Amino acid sequence: MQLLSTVQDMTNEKLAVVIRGDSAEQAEQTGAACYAGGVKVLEVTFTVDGAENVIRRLKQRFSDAIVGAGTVLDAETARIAILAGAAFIVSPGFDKQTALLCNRYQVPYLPGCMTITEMITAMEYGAQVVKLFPGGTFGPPFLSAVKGPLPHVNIMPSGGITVDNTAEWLEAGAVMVGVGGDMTKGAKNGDFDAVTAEARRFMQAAGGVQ
Ligand SMILES: O=C(O)C(=O)C[C@H](O)[C@H](O)COP(=O)(O)O
Repeated sequence: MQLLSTVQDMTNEKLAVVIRGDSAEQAEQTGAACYAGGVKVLEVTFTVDGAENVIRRLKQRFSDAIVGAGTVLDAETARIAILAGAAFIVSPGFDKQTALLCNRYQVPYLPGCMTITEMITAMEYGAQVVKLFPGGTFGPPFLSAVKGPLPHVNIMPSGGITVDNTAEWLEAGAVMVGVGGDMTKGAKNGDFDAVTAEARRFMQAAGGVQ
């Protein structure tokens, strides 16, 4: 039940951080700073050169973290991520070949979806959680409205999530949120303590919602 238990562990955490960075080293430091602030779900994006090594390193350093891959555009990249130990795969759009590959290895695939049809197709291809991307463009009322006809769809909004709207998204029915820049912006100036402080604020915002 590896796939289902990973999904359960992720949604229990309510929040994933989306890690970008100018280098593998910066991405690793960003992930470590978020972990220090209480974030357990770490999504290392494949816009980072050497992302697979960052996944390996973060897994070695933080054995109770759930480390996965983001910005995975194709099955080839998904396989590289899975071989590096990625616990989950996230993409900005929905790709059928990636879905099939992830199912083959029983690794959860969270594809980006913007329409009801994409969400239904993603579910038909086995997605337990779909990513509403870019979430901020749609907003929490869109998510609530989708859950009218599709009460069984599990949605993780990502893109434009802030510490101030995190609780609102969860109250609207999001199973978890994906957070990038608003948590990690300090990393650009090397201020990883600021990243840890933001991570703490986010986890408080997410933890306040049952
Ligand atoms: O490419 C993927 O797989 C992603 O997960 C994209 C992320 O959702 C955003 O990059 C996060 O966006 P911000 O929180 O606005 O910085």
